[in-house]
Amino acid sequence: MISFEQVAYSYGGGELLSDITLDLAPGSFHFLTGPSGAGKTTFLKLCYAALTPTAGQVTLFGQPVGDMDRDGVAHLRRRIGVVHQDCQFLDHLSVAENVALPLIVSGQDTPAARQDLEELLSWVGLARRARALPPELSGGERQRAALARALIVQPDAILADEPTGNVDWEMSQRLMTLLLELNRMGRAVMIATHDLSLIRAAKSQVQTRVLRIARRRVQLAGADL
Ligand SMILES: Nc1ncnc2c1ncn2[C@@H]1O[C@H](COP(=O)(O)OP(=O)(O)OP(=O)(O)O)[C@@H](O)[C@H]1O
Repeated sequence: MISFEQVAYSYGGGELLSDITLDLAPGSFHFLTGPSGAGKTTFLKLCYAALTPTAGQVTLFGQPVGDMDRDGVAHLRRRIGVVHQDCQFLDHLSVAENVALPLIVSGQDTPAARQDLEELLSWVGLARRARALPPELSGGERQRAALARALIVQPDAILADEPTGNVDWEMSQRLMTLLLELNRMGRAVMIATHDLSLIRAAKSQVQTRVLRIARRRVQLAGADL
């Protein structure tokens, strides 16, 4: 579904990521870990074609990103939901309007999709906060709204960048429960996190691969986690 072949990336200085070859299968569950600044966010951006590799090839859903024009890339990116680290919202729009934005942008704003929006807000526990403005939300509510916004276009894969970064343990478990449930429904999930306790807790519930960025490479972490 997302394949890397000898991928490297540099922001202009030395190489940040080198020689990455891996395959993220449909329905798989991955964690991505590594020290701050190792390149986790950069790796995720390569996964959803927000960045183009400086060497090698990324293939999304069987199509090499390098061979596609901007429209083609934009079309494929809709199949990947992203929960960004800073989960930015438009503060003058309500939670429901923010979550619905990807529908409007992608021309999928139909009555059926609006019905899905209500169900989705209930599923993430935000039905009662639908009319709130983003600045009124708690950290955990923001993260769940960001997850709902990533899911509204029904992507095949979810990439979440430190989704539990600003929330307490109970809320991080609640978010993990949602991500595990998504995975059980068939979505591929990848979570970038520093939080090894989160990974250990999830490992008892799902078959997961843990990727670790070390010395510019993305490697499969051992059983020591
Ligand atoms: N747009 C950019 N231009 C230049 N350098 C960048 C850019 N974005 C990130 N970097 C640098 O690339 C390195 C990796 O950043 P990245 O955000 O991918 O790491 P990370 O592992 O996600 O870090 P953290 O865990 O702190 O979020 C850092 O040194 C960062 O300063």
